Amino acid sequence: MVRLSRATLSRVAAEARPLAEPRATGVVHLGIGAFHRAHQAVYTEQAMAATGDDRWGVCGASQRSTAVAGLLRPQDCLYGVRAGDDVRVIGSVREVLVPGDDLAARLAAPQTAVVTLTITEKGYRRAPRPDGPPTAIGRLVAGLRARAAADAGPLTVVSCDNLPGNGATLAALVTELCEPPLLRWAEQNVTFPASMVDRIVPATTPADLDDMEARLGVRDLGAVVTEPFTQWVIEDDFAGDRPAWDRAGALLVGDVRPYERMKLRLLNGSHSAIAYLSGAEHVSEAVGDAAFAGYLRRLMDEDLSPTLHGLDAFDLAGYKRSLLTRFANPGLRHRVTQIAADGSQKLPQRLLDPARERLAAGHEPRLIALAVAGWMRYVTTARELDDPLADRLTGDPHAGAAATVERLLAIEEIFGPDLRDDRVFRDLVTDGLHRLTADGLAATLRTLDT
Ligand SMILES: NC(=O)c1ccc[n+]([C@@H]2O[C@H](COP(=O)([O-])OP(=O)(O)OC[C@H]3O[C@@H](n4cnc5c(N)ncnc54)[C@H](O)[C@@H]3O)[C@@H](O)[C@H]2O)c1
Ligand SMILES: O=P(O)(O)OC[C@@H](O)[C@@H](O)[C@H](O)[C@H](O)CO
Repeated sequence: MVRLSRATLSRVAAEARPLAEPRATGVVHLGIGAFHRAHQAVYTEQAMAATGDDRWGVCGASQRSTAVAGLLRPQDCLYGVRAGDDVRVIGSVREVLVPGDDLAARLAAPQTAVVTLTITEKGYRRAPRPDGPPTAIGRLVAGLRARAAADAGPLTVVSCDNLPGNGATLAALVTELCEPPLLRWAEQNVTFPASMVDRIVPATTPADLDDMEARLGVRDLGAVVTEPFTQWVIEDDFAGDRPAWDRAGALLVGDVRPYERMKLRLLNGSHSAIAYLSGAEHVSEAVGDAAFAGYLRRLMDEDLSPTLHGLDAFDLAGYKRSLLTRFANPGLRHRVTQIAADGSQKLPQRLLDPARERLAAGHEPRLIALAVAGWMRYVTTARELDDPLADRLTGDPHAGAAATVERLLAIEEIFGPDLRDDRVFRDLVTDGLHRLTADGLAATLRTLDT
């Protein structure tokens, strides 16, 4: 097996070569999973290619395991990204740190100007205890402390996770951990712009690796497979220098919120509905079912779109159609179990906030309520639940719908103090769960037409 590396790069088809050769690592990335490799790292590479500015290589850091370092280090951090038939070897990642490495030194280096993060929704749950195990945010704060001590200049920290107000959320968690002098320094030197990120990047499978080997001619254990679509909208609030991501197609705007709401609710909300209701193994199979695709259309049109504002000039109908086309992409083997994980961290922004807004406006969000009922059925019947609140979610799968809904709606961390006591919402979810359990999905979807 010949591995991808700088030494074997000449064997790779010319058009698949890296676009730029960074000389420095001006970006530090926390959480170097599949998404970063197919999204921000590609923007950074293309920004360097567009400007010839080679300062912007990425130093990626893993918080918890050495797995990604184990894949990428033997390949000189090169890896391929396949989007449809387009295959490109990405060279913007220069090094990968593992948990014991000195991340603080990288964050304190004067050449570092930007930090990006993809640490999943649960990475933002709450500020870590100062005496607890190191977390991504704890390590970020340790880096800020080292940077302040070194007087190494301004830093921009860009969250790229699927959370509303991700910049402000991160800033609040960081602030909780800063002592007063550090806080004063951070207020003058660090910004946390919000960003909306979009590109569907399923976890890489062994079949993807074989396919990539056939395309590249060398074995690439860091490969990622994604879709042609990519989008990055960033609040234009940088503390200092940055890669020319705008030259690579990123949109720098004053207010990310309209984009972020639209994406989190329409795309991610639909994704979660697919994960908990469809029973399919992959997203493309779920939307291949006409009745289920019809449900998704109505979910977006009737319950989610009315909660979106500030998109007047935007072709929302076209966006929704494009989502269904993207979901249907047969080349993306996007497993619904990947989306279903950590539902307690995802439901609030994807489905519960819009439900709340519809209820407040006097409407019955029964399409959202059905997806929430699907989640309740999922968490009570799943053999293994991948969720930080798993202990509180699992319960008697044979308890009746009303008891299950009552028990789960009482989890304030998910449903807030309000939804449990909202009679309309509770009745809608209970009815949905009862129908799903008694009649199954197909019959339940038919009743929505009446
Ligand atoms: N994959 C996508 O399609 C996609 C698209 C848009 C946004 N995102 C965002 O990127 C995130 C990561 O997606 P991915 O596909 O790279 O997943 P992945 O499983 O490949 O990587 C997850 C990364 O998060 C880190 N992580 C996990 N739990 C953590 C925790 N509690 N604290 C700190 N770090 C933690 C892991 O170490 C790993 O580096 C998603 O959760 C989402 O917020 C993903
Ligand atoms: O990545 P997560 O776990 O936040 O959510 C799963 C999917 O909904 C998500 O990854 C989408 O594929 C992505 O947000 C598309 O841009």
